[in-house]
Amino acid sequence: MSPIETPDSITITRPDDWHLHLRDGAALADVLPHTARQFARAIVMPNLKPPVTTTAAAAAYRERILAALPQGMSFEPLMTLYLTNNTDPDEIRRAMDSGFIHAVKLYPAGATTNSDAGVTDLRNCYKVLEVMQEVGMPLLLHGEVTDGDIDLFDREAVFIERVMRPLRSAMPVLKVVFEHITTKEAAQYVAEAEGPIAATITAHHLLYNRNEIFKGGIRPHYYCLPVLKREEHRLALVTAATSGDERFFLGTDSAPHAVHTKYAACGCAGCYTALHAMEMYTEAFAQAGALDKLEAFASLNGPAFYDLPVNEGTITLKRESWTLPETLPFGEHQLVPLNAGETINWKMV
Ligand SMILES: NC(=O)N[C@@H](CC(=O)O)C(=O)O
Ligand SMILES: [Zn+2]
Ligand SMILES: [Zn+2]
Repeated sequence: MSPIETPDSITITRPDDWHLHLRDGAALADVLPHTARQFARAIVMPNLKPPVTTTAAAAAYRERILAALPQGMSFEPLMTLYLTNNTDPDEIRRAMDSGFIHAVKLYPAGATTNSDAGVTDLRNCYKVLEVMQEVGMPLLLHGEVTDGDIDLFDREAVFIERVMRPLRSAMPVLKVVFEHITTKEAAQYVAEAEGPIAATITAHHLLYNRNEIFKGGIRPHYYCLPVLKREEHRLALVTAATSGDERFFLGTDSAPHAVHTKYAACGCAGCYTALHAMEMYTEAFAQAGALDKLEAFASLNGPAFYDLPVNEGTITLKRESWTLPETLPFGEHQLVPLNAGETINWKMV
């Protein structure tokens, strides 16, 4: 068999990141330019400490993001609210009326970074979800159960049965995004389910399987949640992302953590990919011989789901080797990007 031929350059409509962690304060100012260079807009996750639970808090966070944007860069933060057991249904109406809040995020309590304020039982939130369904506010789900008796690698598949199916049969018109899917079960569920549903897929879950975490020793920069899975799951994600199915779109889940919190006895979950996300996605699509499907995944399917216009302008990626920095500034600390010190094959120009 001859190797798959791919062009040396690709130009697509300016993309968006439909799942991003920007953090706050000085750290925000350090990471934001990386995303703004690659993406026109991003769905900004609300898992700050304390979480962004009100329209007023989201408005203030949005102002801090815009104030941190370097002169001459254009970027639109698409804000989200963090759903809690106590979210007031009226808050959803306020959020919808704001025009700058585009979704509400559900973190099962204890599932991931800063999810302590998350929902303990979705039945606590049915009034809120009914209002979301009525006004057309999307619900974004970190789709893992947190029960200690469920194997870490099975938490997403079990979530589909225990949470996703009951939720969607109770709220069939609610717009749902199954965030950062990592399994063939999730890809299949999203491809086949009825009603308004979509999924984001990260670049690292398209490129790597769980072996990457343990190559030659424990490699904390490859530890994220949901954790990387077996090769068969990675292949199912690549098939979904490159299928042209509108339900699958780009969400980096770029999640910066200061290096000392990664190199720790109980290290934080999250991969930092904002610096080179489009290069990573391009590599994954090129490996699959599907560069012609990259634009739909990165630039068209997300806006269609969120009822937003497609961006103007284009970006170009060239086949050109460059080496990622070992560290990046991160407020008072340092940050290690995924693939630090490694050479990658594509470069955004
Ligand atoms: N993905 C991660 O591993 N971490 C995210 C949280 C999340 O998206 O679950 C973070 O905020 O650090
Ligand atoms: Zn998550
Ligand atoms: Zn995330």
